[in-house]
Amino acid sequence: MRVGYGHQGIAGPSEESDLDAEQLKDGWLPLMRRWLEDAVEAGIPEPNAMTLGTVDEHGHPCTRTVLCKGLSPAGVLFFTNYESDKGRQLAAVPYASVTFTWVPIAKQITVRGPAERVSAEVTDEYWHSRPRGSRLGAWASEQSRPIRSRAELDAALLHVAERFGVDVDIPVRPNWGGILIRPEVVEFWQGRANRMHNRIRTSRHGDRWTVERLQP
Ligand SMILES: Cc1cc2nc3c(=O)[nH]c(=O)nc-3n(C[C@H](O)[C@H](O)[C@H](O)COP(=O)(O)O)c2cc1C
Ligand code: PXP
Repeated sequence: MRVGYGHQGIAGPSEESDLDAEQLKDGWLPLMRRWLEDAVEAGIPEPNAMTLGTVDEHGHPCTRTVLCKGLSPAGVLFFTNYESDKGRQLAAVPYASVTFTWVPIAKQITVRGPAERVSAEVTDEYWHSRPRGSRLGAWASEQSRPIRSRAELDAALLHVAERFGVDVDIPVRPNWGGILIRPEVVEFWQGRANRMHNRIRTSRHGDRWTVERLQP
């Protein structure tokens, strides 16, 4: 299938300068923050959405979208149910790959590295920033497990809402929390004409980082 990209798409011209290794002189984090801001400014919906790849017990890849909820020198943070498929997979094989895809600004970032659960304090702080409804939803859903009907799911939400009442703080659901991916490899991709895209990859070797350009 051929899709017409129009003049602004992946293959379209851009007034932006070419991505180069120099832009990574201060490491992956400042450039990643800048690109995330570019995505926000461009009005991309859910600019912090990223495709999370994990492997299952057969070594098969599994992907789904999660929201990035923190970027720091330590890594990339998201929150989920630790007993979901992804949670179990990461417990067994604690290594993840995440990709941010920002088609309207012709940019993509992939981060790979070991994944670990964050402290209860970090989870607690984020949990309490979530709307009450989302906190109740996290209690109501046995994420990734089958359920017979939508009606049963709605009943589960009503049940937890009644259980907690209106004035009570909703505590962190057990086995719900943050996962931090500690970057080992970060690749920045910038779309260019004729599929001659710019790709700059930075990789960690102990506490040293190398930067290299990859062919598109
Ligand atoms: C835009 C978007 C953002 C999402 N963010 C999250 C998230 O941050 N955490 C989460 O657990 N699920 C999130 N989901 C739902 C997941 O994609 C997925 O369906 C769910 O986590 C179950 O995945 P699993 O069965 O592979 O564990 C999001 C879905 C979309 C479309
Ligand atoms: N958990 C689930 C099931 C989600 O669908 C999402 C976002 O879609 C999140 C967590 C993370 O976002 P938030 O904490 O803002 O609800």
